Amino acid sequence: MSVVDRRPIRPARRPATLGRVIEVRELTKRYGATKAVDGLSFAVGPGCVTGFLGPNGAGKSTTMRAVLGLDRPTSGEALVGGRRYAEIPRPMHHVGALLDASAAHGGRTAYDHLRVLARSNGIGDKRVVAVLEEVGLAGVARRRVGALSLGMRQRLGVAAALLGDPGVLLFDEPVNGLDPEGIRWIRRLMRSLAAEGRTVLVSSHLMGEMALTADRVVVVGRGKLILEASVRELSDRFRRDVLVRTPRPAELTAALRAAGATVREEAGALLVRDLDAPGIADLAAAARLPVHELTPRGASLEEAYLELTDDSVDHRAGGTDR
Ligand SMILES: Nc1ncnc2c1ncn2[C@@H]1O[C@H](COP(=O)(O)OP(=O)(O)OP(=O)(O)O)[C@@H](O)[C@H]1O
Repeated sequence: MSVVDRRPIRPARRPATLGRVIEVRELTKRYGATKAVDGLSFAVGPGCVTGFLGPNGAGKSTTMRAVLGLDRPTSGEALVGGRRYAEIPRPMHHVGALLDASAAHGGRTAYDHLRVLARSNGIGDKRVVAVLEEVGLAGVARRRVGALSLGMRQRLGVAAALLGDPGVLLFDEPVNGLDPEGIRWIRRLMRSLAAEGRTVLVSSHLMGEMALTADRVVVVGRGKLILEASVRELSDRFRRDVLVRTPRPAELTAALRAAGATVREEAGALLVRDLDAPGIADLAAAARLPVHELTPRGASLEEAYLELTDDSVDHRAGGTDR
């Protein structure tokens, strides 16, 4: 028996996580004749890693720069916790970002670089020491930024992003230039930041990288949204066909076709589309036809991504590295 809940409906309370949501609304950014971002809308929530995927030139960096108030939208808006970046007091406490690792002043030491950033946001030196420790740079804190390897500079960029202990983190192609150990480190870091309930948006042009790191993906091409989905949904959506093995292929083929399925024979198996595995099993059972194998086959995530973005690859931008 179902019990009707007659308690009065309370007005929805503002969820505590709202301050951590990134919202991009109808964002358009033009550079002269180029529309880098074209009416893009999506939202990114806390507690998971969201991959921001698209071929080179798709508008990912421009979107992230708009979220960070570094690029002024031509129209639309990009908000964090309902506010534009410029409206957030002491923004490093709310939003941290790793954009271009080469942006740090080469003549300063790693420690001084972070201290200057920290002071601008009222953050003390203790925190500088703590983040240097956290990213594994404590041993080179007194080295000039210019003398650091690319991987170390990337870690320094992450340290800067973490300085204010922000709830929202944006990483633009963070694995670029990292060695395998560095890549594993940054993947683990992003996952643990998300597990702490933070909002993590990370851009990449590699689906394979995102499959290992992200829970959700926002896929863009030519400045427009192509798809917003969980990684799971993405692989489900690209389920291709069902592989069926039977000792009586001709009869099963006829029965499947009569039920509206598309059937192709390949290497002694039937490849069936337009009917799912339970449907095929039921149909074979009803026709008393034995089935020895029934395997739903999906496209790999990489294939799914390439299919999704195929029309969006900007060959002029050299975005053909696949
Ligand atoms: N400052 C700028 N001036 C002129 N054009 C720009 C500028 N910034 C970006 N663009 C153009 O806007 C488009 C989107 O670039 P953006 O860097 O945002 O893409 P992306 O998805 O981050 O690609 P990538 O992975 O190559 O960085 C590209 O065609 C790029 O050439």
